[in-house]
Amino acid sequence: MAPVKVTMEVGTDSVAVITIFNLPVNALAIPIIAGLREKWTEATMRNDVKAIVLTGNGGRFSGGFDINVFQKVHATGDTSQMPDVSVDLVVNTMEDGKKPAVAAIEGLALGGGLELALGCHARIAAPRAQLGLPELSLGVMPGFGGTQRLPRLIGLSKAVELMMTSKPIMSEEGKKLGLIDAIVPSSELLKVSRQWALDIAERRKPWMRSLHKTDKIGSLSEAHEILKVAREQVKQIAKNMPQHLACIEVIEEGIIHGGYNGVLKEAKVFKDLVLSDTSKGLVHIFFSQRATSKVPSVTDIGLKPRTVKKVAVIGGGLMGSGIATALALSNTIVILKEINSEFLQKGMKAIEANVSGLVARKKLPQDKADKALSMVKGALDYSDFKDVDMVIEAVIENVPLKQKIFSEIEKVCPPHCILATNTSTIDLNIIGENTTSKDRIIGAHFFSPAHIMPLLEIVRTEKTSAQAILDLMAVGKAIKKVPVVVGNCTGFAVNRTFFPYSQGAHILVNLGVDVFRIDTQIASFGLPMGPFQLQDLTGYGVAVAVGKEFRSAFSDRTFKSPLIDLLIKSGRNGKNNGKGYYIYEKGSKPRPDFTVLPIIEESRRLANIMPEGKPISVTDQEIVEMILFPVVNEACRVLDEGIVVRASDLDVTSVLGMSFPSYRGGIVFWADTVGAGHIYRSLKKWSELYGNFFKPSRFLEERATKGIPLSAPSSTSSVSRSRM
Ligand SMILES: C[C@H](O)CC(=O)SCCNC(=O)CCNC(=O)[C@H](O)C(C)(C)COP(=O)(O)OP(=O)(O)OC[C@H]1O[C@@H](n2cnc3c(N)ncnc32)[C@H](O)[C@@H]1OP(=O)(O)O
Repeated sequence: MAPVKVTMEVGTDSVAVITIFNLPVNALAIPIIAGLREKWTEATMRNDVKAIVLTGNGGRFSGGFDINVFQKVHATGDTSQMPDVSVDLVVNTMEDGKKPAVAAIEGLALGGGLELALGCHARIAAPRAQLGLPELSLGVMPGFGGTQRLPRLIGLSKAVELMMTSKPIMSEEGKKLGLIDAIVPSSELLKVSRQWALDIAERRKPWMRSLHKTDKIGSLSEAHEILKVAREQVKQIAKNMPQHLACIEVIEEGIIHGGYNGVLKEAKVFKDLVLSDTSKGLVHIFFSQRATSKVPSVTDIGLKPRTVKKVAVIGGGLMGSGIATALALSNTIVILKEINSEFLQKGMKAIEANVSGLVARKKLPQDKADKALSMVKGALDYSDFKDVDMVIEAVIENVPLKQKIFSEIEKVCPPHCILATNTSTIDLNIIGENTTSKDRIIGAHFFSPAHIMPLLEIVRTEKTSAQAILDLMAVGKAIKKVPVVVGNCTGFAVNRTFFPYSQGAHILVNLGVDVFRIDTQIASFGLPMGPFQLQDLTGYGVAVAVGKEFRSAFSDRTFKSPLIDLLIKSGRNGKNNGKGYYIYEKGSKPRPDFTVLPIIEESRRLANIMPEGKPISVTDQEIVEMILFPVVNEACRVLDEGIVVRASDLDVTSVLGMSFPSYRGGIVFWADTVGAGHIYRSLKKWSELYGNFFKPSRFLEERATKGIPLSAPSSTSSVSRSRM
């Protein structure tokens, strides 16, 4: 294991270089903080030290406070495990210490890492170093004085923006803003920083303590105005989360009562936030997302991912063009194949539109957009397939068509080529039935729009080789997705777990609950929109096709709502034609369309599931639970069948694929906070009242009865029961 330590070397120039060693990101673990305090004190006391340079080992300054400590605090509820860094180390020892200090920043300085740098008297950075305070994304806020020093260095407005969005900036922008004093090549970083530190010691450069600065803060009334606007924005971007408003309050404290008082308040509120449910959920998601890159018998058997330079995408529709865009943006050569020139042109145009959309939203510079477009070549036959490393089939969900394509590509592609399908529901064994290359067949399930949505569900069968899985994981990471490896079943992990979401909503409507009330409750729980608005967005065709698949695979627990057919018959097609449950008009938010109510009445009459023909009465909380507990129930079956490697993989897929609120930690984590017992008892009651759709699964029943969390690993080996 790489050493975790802080070293100090004093040069002949009388500069002490203090270096953090804690690979891979030099996180500020408890021993590192103790080491920093010790070395700093030693440097301060030594007569042969005139100045200090703080840096990180291995090309990265520091990724911030050790997030593992938050996890320990969450498990124990004991915040005393967190040392007093803010006042004791950053204010007293570093900033107000007797020797000037310069931070030499390479790679990244995030969170507590950047805050240490802010406590130094100058900051020198290498080009393209990432600087940021992302603490709010972990449910906490900067806790080593960042809420006070950043506004004093770069101005309140920009500092608030950086903290509220948790987004990093590059050192070049940091220089313009006043956060960085100079940018120098990596090879010069230490040399320049040492000299800078000496220059401060010898008063050739200013000895600047950022907590004492006032020139960038502006007047009190300006500050109030900026913070008022921020509070308004936060209501939109951070629903149900406490940390954003708490952070603004702490910033305000410093503006009104001075930086030091701000630091004191920050330390106190920080400890409250660490214990919040929001922080527990977000920290869980942070580690769960990283855990997805560890797949037993794939990533731990010494295999290396092979280079994938050229990929063919078959089908230029919505999914195919999105996938091609994602690949091209990461400099992969893409062959887009269609069956005729009209479809091919449409596909190429869609890629152009995807790329120019990113340019218009300032997410991509024009030169990178041009480069991406130059990576894509259209094709009407297989002649360009002879040297591709991977094919991703993205045609319509039609079994004979997919089977035909797989037989053909097996013949025309080189033997190492991975044969992937973007199917969202069809069993991979059926797709590859007529091939002899079953070890190369794999699912690459993207989510629409594929060039934007972050999740890549990688589906393996029992025959898929570890090498093919590893290669696709590497491709996924290269195109900036989070790849999650799952097993083969109808709907795979994501769509399967969430099919009861819209089913539950339809049952509720047919039981007499108002459609708009359902959407409002689900949106206030934290999903971006309710199930009916989502159905309007994805189109009713998708709902019909997907519903059919699930009804045939899970006939014991599916419900055929008459509503969608009635909507289609009445000429509604959701957002597509501007008419669904909501009215869609350019430039305005969707408005409930009350003319849909008679259609819903008709659906209720046909479904005939209301007890004694009367609408049921439910609380707002019951609405949320009657929709989400069946999702938890299906997640239990997915866990029981070993479709995912670990329960937290479902947390990640629910957040990234289904927009389940990350601050609730994902579907299984949330279920455990609610309690398996309550979920089981509720489902049991509803199944007796409203039928099998709600019937608790064996796994849920067992966990609830024995009091075991749903996320706890199974005692029986999941691999033996796995369908992977
Ligand atoms: C008091 C203070 O104000 C509070 C704080 O500082 S809170 C912490 C603030 N810092 C952050 O939020 C940064 C979190 N880290 C990241 O965003 C990213 O890891 C990164 C941009 C630093 C690096 O990304 P990348 O190169 O893709 O590597 P990534 O896979 O994410 O991380 C590598 C390993 O470092 C770990 N790691 C990263 N940052 C960490 C941190 N701050 N603490 C502990 N571990 C950390 C990851 O868990 C991962 O471990 P693993 O290999 O065992 O899974």
